[in-house]
Amino acid sequence: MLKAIDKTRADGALRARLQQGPVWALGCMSGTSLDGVDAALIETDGDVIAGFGPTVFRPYSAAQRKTLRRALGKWQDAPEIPAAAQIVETVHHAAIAELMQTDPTPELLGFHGQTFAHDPRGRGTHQAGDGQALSQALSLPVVWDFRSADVGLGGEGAPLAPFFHHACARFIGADAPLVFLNLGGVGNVTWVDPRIERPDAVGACLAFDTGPANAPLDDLIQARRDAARDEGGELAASGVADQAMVDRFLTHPYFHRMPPKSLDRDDFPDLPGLVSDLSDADALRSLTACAAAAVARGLEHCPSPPKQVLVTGGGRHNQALMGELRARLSVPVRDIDATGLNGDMLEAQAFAYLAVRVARGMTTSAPGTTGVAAPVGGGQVSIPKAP
Ligand SMILES: Nc1ncnc2c1ncn2[C@@H]1O[C@H](COP(=O)(O)OP(=O)(O)OP(=O)(O)O)[C@@H](O)[C@H]1O
Ligand SMILES: CC(=O)N[C@H]1[C@@H]2OC[C@@H](O2)[C@@H](O)[C@@H]1O[C@H](C)C(=O)O
Repeated sequence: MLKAIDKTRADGALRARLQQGPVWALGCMSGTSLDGVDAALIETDGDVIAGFGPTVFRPYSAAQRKTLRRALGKWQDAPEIPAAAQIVETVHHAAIAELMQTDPTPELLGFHGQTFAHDPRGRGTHQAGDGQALSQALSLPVVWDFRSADVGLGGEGAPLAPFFHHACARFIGADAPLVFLNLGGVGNVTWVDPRIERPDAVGACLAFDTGPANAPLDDLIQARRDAARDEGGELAASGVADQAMVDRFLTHPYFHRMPPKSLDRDDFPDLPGLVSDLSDADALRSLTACAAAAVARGLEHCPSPPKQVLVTGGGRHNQALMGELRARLSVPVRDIDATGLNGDMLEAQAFAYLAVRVARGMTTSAPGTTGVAAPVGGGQVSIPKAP
C-alpha cells in the first residue's frame, strides 16, 4: 500500500467499535446526472456485506439543478461554486436526516459530495460538499474526499465503486467473472473475478469509465423539449440510430486509451453537434447507440469473457438503451435488481461500504481500478467535536 491511512484519524471509540464486527453505515451519492441525492444504509465490516437497510432519494428541484449545472466543469475557486455547494450540502442534510429517523441508526457516514470537475492528469478532481461541517451538524463521524489521495498518487480517482462491486459479486454468490455496468450520466464498468478473495489483489477487478451514458440524452431532451429525461427511453425507441455518426463518435481518442481511465461528465463536448441535424427521436436513438457502443468497445478489454453483465444506475430504466446493449453484447445483459441488489442505490451503498474500509484503514482502489501505482486507501475521516 502506498499511503498508510493514519488510523488515529478515526477516533478511539469508532476504531474500537469497528474492530468488533459489522456496523451500519450510511452512504450518499450525488451523481453526474444531477438528478438528486441517493442515501442508503448497509451493514458491513468493510469486507463482507452483512445486510442492506433503508434508502432515500431526494431530487434536486429544477431551479437547484440549474445552479448545479452552472458549476459543472468549475474548480474550487470559481464564483459559481459556493451557491452550488450550499445546495449539495442542504439536500444531503435533508436526505440523511430523513434516513437517521429510521432504524437502524448508522455509526458513520460516507459522503461523496458532488463532482463538479474531474481532470485527474491535470488540475485534479473536485467534489463539493464539506464533510467536516456535515459531521458537526449531524454529530456523526463522516468519511469524505474519497478521490483526491488516489489522484495524488497518480490514479484516476475514479471509478471507486469497484471494490463494492467485488463485495456484491460475493454477496450474490457469483462463482465466475462477471461485469457490473453502471449507467449514470457517465457509464462505468467493473469486471470482477469473485474467486479472488481480496478486491485489491492482482486480477480481482478491472474497472474504468466506458464513455458518456445518460448525460447527453438528458442534455438533448432538456435543450429541445425542456424535459428532464426521456422517460423509459420511449422517444429514443421510436427513432433510428445514425450508424455513421456512431462510427465517428468511436474515433474519439478516449476509446484508444487502455484502461483504467476515467471521464468528466462533459468530456465529449462535440457530441451534441454530431446529432444537431437529426430529429429528436433519431438524435436520442443515435446518442443511445453511442452509449451502448462505448460499453461494447470497453468490454473488449475484459481479461476473460464475463458470464453476465449486471446493469445498475438510472440507465437501466431506459429500454432503448437496454435494447442497444443487448444488440451489441454477446453475453446476457440483466437488470441488477433481478439478483436482489438495488440498482438505484448501489452507488450510495458503495460509499457507505468504502467509508467503513477507510475508517478501518483498508484500501479503496488499486492499479486495476484507477491505475494508481499500488493499492491505496483514500478519504478523510471527520469526527464531530464535543459541544
Ligand atoms: N425511468 C427512466 N427513464 C429513462 N432514464 C432514466 C430513468 N430513470 C433514470 N434515468 C436516467 O438515469 C440517470 C440517473 O441515473 P443515476 O442516478 O444512476 O446517475 P448518477 O448517479 O447521477 O450518475 P453517475 O453514475 O454518472 O454519477 C439520469 O440521466 C436519468 O435520465
Ligand atoms: C469523478 C467522478 O465523480 N466520477 C463518477 C462519474 O459517474 C460515473 C463514473 O463517472 C464514475 O467514474 C464515478 O462515479 C462512480 C460512483 C464511481 O466512482 O465508481
